[in-house]
Amino acid sequence: MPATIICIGMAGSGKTTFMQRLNSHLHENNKPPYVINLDPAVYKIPFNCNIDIRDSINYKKVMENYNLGPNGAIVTSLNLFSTKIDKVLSIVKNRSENFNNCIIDTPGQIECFIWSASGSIITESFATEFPTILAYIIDTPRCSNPTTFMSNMLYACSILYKTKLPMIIVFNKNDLRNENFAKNWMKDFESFQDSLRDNSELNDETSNGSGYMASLINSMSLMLEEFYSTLDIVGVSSYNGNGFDEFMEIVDKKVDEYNEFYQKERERIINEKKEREKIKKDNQLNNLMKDLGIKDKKKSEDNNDNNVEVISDIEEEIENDEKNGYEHGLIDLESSEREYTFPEDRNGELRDNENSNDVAKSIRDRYQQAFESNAKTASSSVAEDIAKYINGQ
Ligand SMILES: Nc1nc2c(ncn2[C@@H]2O[C@H](COP(=O)(O)OP(=O)(O)OP(=O)(O)O)[C@@H](O)[C@H]2O)c(=O)[nH]1
Repeated sequence: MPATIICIGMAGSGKTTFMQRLNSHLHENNKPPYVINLDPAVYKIPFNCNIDIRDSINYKKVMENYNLGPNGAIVTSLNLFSTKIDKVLSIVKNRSENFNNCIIDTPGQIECFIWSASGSIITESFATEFPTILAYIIDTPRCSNPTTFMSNMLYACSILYKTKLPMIIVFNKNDLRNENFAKNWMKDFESFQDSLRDNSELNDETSNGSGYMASLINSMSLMLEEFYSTLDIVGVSSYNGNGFDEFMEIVDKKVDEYNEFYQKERERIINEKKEREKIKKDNQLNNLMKDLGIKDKKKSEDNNDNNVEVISDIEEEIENDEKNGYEHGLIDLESSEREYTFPEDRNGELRDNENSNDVAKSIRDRYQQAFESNAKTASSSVAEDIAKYINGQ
């Protein structure tokens, strides 16, 4: 299956330029990708698209018709587009034999895509069909400020845990500033703390944060250590094409990771969700049946099989008996009298011949025993008479 690469990043980080360079890099290597643009507000894109959100949604009309501002219109355009995601996926699937990678550009306002329902639907849909990787694009020169770096990392962290998809951190624009300083900060938090201490903006007397900001960022750097370990980092320049071979190598590695770990984890989460929904539905159905006064047939059958009576069952029986106009205690007495005391029915007839002969024989035996034991002590003719009578003589 072709790998899908979704490019995300803060406004102006260079997503569109990165897409353009990646597209031409893959073409150069005779592996032309399938290209999708999901930014409805972009005026012009510098690469050819296979699917473009602007073909089906007119961003300006959305603003006018729904009386929305620029960001609201982006979210609404994505919402409208996500209603047709099944068609988009079937088109991509039909073409999937012709390409190794599907690359997707997203709107500049990262929150419009990542934190919107439609963004989740689109990402989830691709992730269920194809191995999907997030490329988080960072503007390297701007990141040399520890505060901006930390904001970017926190954003990347929250996206990773929200989407549960493999992520590559792409330090873009490394023709302007090499990414090694950021790599060091991520490997060794002490070097980050040193940079924090040296940062005059955060620590001088006139700083608005008066040291609070620095200590907050300091604690966050410790917290994010574990998160850094799950990431792959690469420095690129969309301007001169530097680092794109390494980027594609990391993509291959991440696809393996996706197939080995993320896909299983995703399936587990989806199955758990389905199971929870099933239990919820069953409970709702049971409650509905109770409300309608219909006894759960399966439950009562199970109870009969196991012979387990629970208080609710007894209460239910009493309730039913009372409804039929009987007193619970009376019915019990009657049934025990019929079952165990006499072999005859109420009208005096024996139930069947075999049973009646057995019972009569056992009564005779008991009288015989009683007679013999009494005869030893009492030799009266009355006892003898009784014995004769019993023996039918
Ligand atoms: N020097 C240099 N400039 C770059 C690089 N990548 C992008 N730029 C510049 O950064 C600016 C923003 O790039 P875009 O590709 O429009 O960024 P974007 O993230 O798509 O922007 P939005 O989608 O509008 O948020 C442009 O002026 C680009 O020329 C790079 O690798 N090196």
